[in-house]
Amino acid sequence: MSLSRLNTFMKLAPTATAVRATAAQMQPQRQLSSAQAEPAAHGHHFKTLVISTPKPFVFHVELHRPTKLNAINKQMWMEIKECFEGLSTNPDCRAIVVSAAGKHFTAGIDLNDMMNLGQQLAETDDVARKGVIMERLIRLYQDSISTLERCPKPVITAVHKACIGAGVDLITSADIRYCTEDAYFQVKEVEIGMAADVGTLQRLPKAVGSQSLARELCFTGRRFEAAEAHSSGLVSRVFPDKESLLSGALALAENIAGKSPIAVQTTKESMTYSLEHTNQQGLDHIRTINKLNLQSEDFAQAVAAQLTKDDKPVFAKL
Ligand SMILES: CC/C=C\C=C\CC(=O)SCCNC(=O)CCNC(=O)[C@H](O)C(C)(C)COP(=O)(O)OP(=O)(O)OC[C@H]1O[C@@H](n2cnc3c(N)ncnc32)[C@H](O)[C@@H]1OP(=O)(O)O
Repeated sequence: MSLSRLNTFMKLAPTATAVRATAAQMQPQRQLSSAQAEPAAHGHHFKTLVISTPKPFVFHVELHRPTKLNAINKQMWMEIKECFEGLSTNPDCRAIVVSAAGKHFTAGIDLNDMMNLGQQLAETDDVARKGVIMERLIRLYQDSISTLERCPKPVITAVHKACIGAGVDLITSADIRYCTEDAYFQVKEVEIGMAADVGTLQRLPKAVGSQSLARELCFTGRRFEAAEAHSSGLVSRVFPDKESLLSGALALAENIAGKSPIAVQTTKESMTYSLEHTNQQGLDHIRTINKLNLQSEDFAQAVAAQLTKDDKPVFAKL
């Protein structure tokens, strides 16, 4: 792809255009030189994700292996990481919706990949070398899931039907979870003989606000339905069907994308930091950031907009 075509793509970004995006397409326009754009011509396309920009400053990331129920194979683990790292610094992105194509949100980790891993491990007899292979793999998968939490932009997950195993890891790393009435969730790791190791055990108890419920779900691997997910706080809204779910998630993303990106991204940073720290540490953290941020153009502009009842202030890209 030439630089001019790439620029055209970037200009289209805040409009309703749906494309399979390359990693290079997701870089900020102002950071692209022709040398950097070059990989876009020859670089790979995501094979397991479809990226679109349905609203201004809103990116939609769709898990896309529908014939395998969006089971997360090695390629998808890597592409999730690459995608969210790209969106983290993309100034045209202020909020992200994650949904999935086909019958279910995701059937969890790709079990065929797991079988192949067994074969790969069997190639060496040395336990330390087997351990290194596993260490690298688990770290990659943990990093992939954690890119949603680390991404400064709010991430909204929109779940329909099954959200199993690694799917629960993924959604609990997001900021906001919506689902359909027919959605169900399952921390199924225990059923396949393992302790969940890429985030659910750390994040689910905080998401549902109950160690008792989280432990029950993780020890038993039982299904829990949308109604229970809602009453426990795992999801904050339930929609009748996938269409209304997606439109609700996109409307929320659009609302967030209209606010000051400095305010929104600092809010995410502070709330995520405060999950792991005392109230006083959280207050110290936000004071340090806001002594700069309260001098920003966004603050002056937003305060002026409140005074003049202008409900659509336009904020510079971040
Ligand atoms: C380092 C480790 C990091 C993370 C670990 C995470 C652990 C987990 O994720 S544990 C959870 C593992 N997942 C499962 O156990 C779910 C297995 N699938 C199912 O139980 C069912 O498919 C279903 C989700 C209940 C849906 O059933 P149904 O609607 O009847 O569809 P199927 O006919 O079963 O499936 C269609 C098609 O998809 C393939 N498939 C389904 N799940 C997986 C999977 N997890 N991995 C790979 N492939 C999967 C299934 O084989 C079918 O493929 P065909 O080619 O059409 O046969």
